[in-house]
Amino acid sequence: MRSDYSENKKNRVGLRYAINGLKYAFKNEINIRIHFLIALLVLIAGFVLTISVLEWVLLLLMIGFVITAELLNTAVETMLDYLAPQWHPMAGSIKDLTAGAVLVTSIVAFIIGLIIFLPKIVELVFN
Ligand SMILES: Nc1ncnc2c1ncn2[C@@H]1O[C@H](COP(=O)(O)OP(=O)(O)OP(=O)(O)O)[C@@H](O)[C@H]1O
Repeated sequence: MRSDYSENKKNRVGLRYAINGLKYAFKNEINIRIHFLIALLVLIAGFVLTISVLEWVLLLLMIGFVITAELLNTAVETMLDYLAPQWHPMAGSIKDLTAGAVLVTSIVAFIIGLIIFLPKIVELVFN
């Protein structure tokens, strides 16, 4: 006998649920909106400053890493708020750990951005 859940699972379109997840994060998490805005600005800078194919690959990888880390951070925060809403040092540490993952990827992305864009900006300004 099939349950309602398995029937629903059989008929579902996975992509739609993934997009719902993105919409949820976008609506509820300001950091995700900030990351998307920075990604957009970086992409525009990439076009304006005509970066190389390798530089595009690095930029896109880092944008993907940062946004994925932020989505996972949001998922962990949402899960803890639902399953363990009470204040507990362990819950705090778990949230701090995933926030740390976002910080590490963001710092690496920032450094890579500097390595790619700084020489081009310096050249543009001083030539
Ligand atoms: N249930 C809890 N128990 C203990 N500490 C908590 C708890 N919830 C949050 N904290 C502490 O507060 C911090 C912020 O948690 P919150 O859920 O408000 O995330 P946030 O401000 O949305 O974080 P982010 O900026 O990463 O999205 C956590 O990193 C943690 O240190």
